[in-house]
Amino acid sequence: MPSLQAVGGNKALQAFRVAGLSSDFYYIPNFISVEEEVSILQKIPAQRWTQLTHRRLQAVPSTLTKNNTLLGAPLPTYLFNPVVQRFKELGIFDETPHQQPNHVLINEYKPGEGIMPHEDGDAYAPVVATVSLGGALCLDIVNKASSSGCLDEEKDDVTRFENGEEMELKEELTEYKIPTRILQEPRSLLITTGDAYRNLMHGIASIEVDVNLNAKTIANWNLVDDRHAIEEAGGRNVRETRISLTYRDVLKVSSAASKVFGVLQKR
Ligand SMILES: O=C(O)CCC(=O)C(=O)O
Ligand SMILES: [Fe+2]
Repeated sequence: MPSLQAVGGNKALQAFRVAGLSSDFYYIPNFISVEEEVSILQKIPAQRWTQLTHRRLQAVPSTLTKNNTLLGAPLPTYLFNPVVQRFKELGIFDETPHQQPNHVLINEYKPGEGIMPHEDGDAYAPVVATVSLGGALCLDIVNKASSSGCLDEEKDDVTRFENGEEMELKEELTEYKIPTRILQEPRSLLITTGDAYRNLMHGIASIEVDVNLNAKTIANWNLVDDRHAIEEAGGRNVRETRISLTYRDVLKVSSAASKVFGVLQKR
């Protein structure tokens, strides 16, 4: 049983654990409201994007230095309220060095864009909290050894005999083999921590439609708010532009004050 220590001791989170995976993912649908989503989207500065090959990116308050140090500065209010306040209520960053995020990477993916499978590395405490805005998409979860985000064959229907009768196991007992996928809906929060942070990689396929979305292929299916709409759409999610806010706690922080102090010490 994975411990909740890494994301604080708050039992409320237990209900949102992606139970079909042994790794530490938590998925909270509707973590923010539609109004909050609109408000955040309006406040992301239009002139600060860096265009990459398959997405565009902003690092807030700034990119890390070459030796993974953050020049500490407060997060802008639109990224702090209400999101970081809610993290505090849930104790998400209680066990990280600064007890709250000090860095946010904002990624934007248009339909057909994505990010190669990767790990987030040791510049950060092993807790990433991702708020999704705009469209939904699948996060591919792959083993470090595996270089592709493709899905394995699904596990056969799990059945067992009870009182002499064959019974289908309940949804929450379904186990998902890695690689698998986590569906990230707009306004949701995904927490990646513990083993999921350290031992797995994540990526987003550069496709325009996520297909074959159902209880067997999506590890957080029973937590997905809009699963009935997806079923009605034949298990398809047509991508729209999605923006993700990935909140992290950078381990090494230098302050302007400590820089001045460093200079003074050298004299
Ligand atoms: O957009 C996402 O959900 C993932 C982004 C990501 O993996 C990263 O910025 O390191
Ligand atoms: Fe990442």
